[in-house]
Amino acid sequence: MSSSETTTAPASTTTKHDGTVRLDHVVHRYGRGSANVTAVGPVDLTVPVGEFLVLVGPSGCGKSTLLRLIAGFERPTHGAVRVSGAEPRPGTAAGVVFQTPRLFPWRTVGGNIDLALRYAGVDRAHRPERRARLLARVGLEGTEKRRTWEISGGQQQRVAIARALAAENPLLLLDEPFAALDALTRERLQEDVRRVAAQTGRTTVFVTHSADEAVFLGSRIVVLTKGPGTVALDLPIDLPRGDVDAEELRESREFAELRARVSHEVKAAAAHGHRPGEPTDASMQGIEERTSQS
Ligand SMILES: Nc1ncnc2c1ncn2[C@@H]1O[C@H](COP(=O)(O)OP(=O)(O)OP(=O)(O)O)[C@@H](O)[C@H]1O
Repeated sequence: MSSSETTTAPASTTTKHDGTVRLDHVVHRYGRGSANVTAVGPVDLTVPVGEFLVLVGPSGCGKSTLLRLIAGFERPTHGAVRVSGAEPRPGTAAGVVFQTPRLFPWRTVGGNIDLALRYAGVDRAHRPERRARLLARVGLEGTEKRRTWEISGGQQQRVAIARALAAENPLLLLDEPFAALDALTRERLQEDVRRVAAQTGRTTVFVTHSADEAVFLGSRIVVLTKGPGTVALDLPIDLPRGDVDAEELRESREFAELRARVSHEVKAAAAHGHRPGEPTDASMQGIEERTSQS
């Protein structure tokens, strides 16, 4: 893995780096000739400042590809991707968190954060204070000297989140960061990410397979059709944000209804390649039964 994928660096000084994302008629293909795969598109999407957008959709619909395009790791085959009004450059466009933490095992927890701070241009004298603040933000106070292999998988993923926050980049991209974790750890980290996003006001794009996770985290959910993914549903989530009782929120009727709706839409997208403009009201039928299954 290249260092550009593991750390973030200072924002561009030539554009106002506000973290907005804009995709104009984006199509992406991998390979050539008979091996050619259209992974995603066409997709048009704008993510304004401070929004928490969750991308959900069937396996292989192109969620990770969209994230990679926004991060600047790939360039679209057709169309344009803009982050803060400019073509995204890997390492500078966004802080990125992957499914696995991808920490440097020869460095301590603090050493991993320090490296990101160094890439972010933070001078050595200010790093200890910034490092302590970042670790506190993800609930890992006092772990600086621990080895990465001495802490749990959930704690490692917390370090990865702290590292992605190090550059204070206004855009954060997370690609199924909790998929490999047990249910309890996953819920705790969801609460951390929700809180951090609300506190920092960062624009966030988060990829998941889980309707439950999408509704808990998102201020907006986009469901993609089966591959090549296009937008099947673009749904604002009007649940309270900021300082909320997570358990109460998860147990609320509004939460259950939204979760059932998103779950149904993902299943419909997987089965039929649901297209924009198709009626979605049918998705509300049978909500009660599906809620318990999602
Ligand atoms: N580097 C690559 N080379 C060739 N094909 C690729 C590459 N990466 C992804 N693909 C293909 O592009 C399509 C979209 O893949 P992508 O990983 O973006 O989907 P996804 O929605 O994130 O999938 P999942 O939910 O299973 O992680 C798939 O058909 C996949 O096989």
